[in-house]
Amino acid sequence: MGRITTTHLSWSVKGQRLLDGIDMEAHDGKVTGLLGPNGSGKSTLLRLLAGLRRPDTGTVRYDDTTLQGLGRRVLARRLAVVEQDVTAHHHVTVRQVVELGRTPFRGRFDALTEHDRRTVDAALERTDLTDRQHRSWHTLSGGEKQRAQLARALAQEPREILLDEPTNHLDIRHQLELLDLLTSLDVTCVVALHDLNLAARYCDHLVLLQRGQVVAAGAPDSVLTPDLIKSVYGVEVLVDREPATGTLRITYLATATRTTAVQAMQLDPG
Ligand SMILES: Nc1ncnc2c1ncn2[C@@H]1O[C@H](COP(=O)(O)OP(=O)(O)OP(=O)(O)O)[C@@H](O)[C@H]1O
Repeated sequence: MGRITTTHLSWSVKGQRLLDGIDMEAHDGKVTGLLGPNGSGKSTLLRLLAGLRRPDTGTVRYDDTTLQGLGRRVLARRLAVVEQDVTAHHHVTVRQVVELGRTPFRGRFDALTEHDRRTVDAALERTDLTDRQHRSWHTLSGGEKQRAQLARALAQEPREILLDEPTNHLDIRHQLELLDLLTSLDVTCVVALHDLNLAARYCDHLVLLQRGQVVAAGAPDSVLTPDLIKSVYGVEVLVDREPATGTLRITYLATATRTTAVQAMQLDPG
């Protein structure tokens, strides 16, 4: 596992600055949640962390080495990326998709080794897909595809995993299982999430984005405050702790615009 840090990372397209001076750190072996409203820059930041986009300014480091210093081949062996809604060729099986996780370790025409096969078996097992491994990709549900993409990432035995909204197609059991799995791995994870309660429960560290900038970063209870949530998402919330587990709990009360309208009506009932 490794630490990922960015310094003053910026990225623009057509003169519009989509990421602006991002300084963040994803700690060794921990789960870092990227939060922020639609369009705040979470996916763009993940792409820069993965080296899929080149920043205008700033650097991404894995441990103490910059992305450029690591080089593509080394990065492909240590970093797994789980993007949103990835498509695969219709006629491949689930197992073949998961086997792609072994590609960085194999020569082009090499057969899978025993270790490759065992790693793929374990990844299928951990994502609850063993019984679907011979199915065609196109017959899977959205949630099964999402789990298969995670299985491909696990088959890579990565040191770091970047995940873009990995729970958006999953039913509640599989959401919890996926996040339980991420927290149990000895891997540094950076995960974009929309669900603030899941972020509070599973992330060690949060980075909150707004319009391409980091507006808060730290432990969940320092980031998920009513004031910050209201200012970034425009939603009034109650934040307390769930009595049985002590986990931070966010209850949504109303959008800020609706609250203002209700308050105005109370002030001026006529
Ligand atoms: N290649 C591009 N060209 C133009 N605009 C882009 C490009 N990529 C991203 N954007 C814009 O940058 C902003 C940030 O997008 P991004 O996908 O990173 O946000 P996000 O926080 O992941 O959003 P969501 O929660 O909706 O997935 C959006 O306004 C998006 O339209």
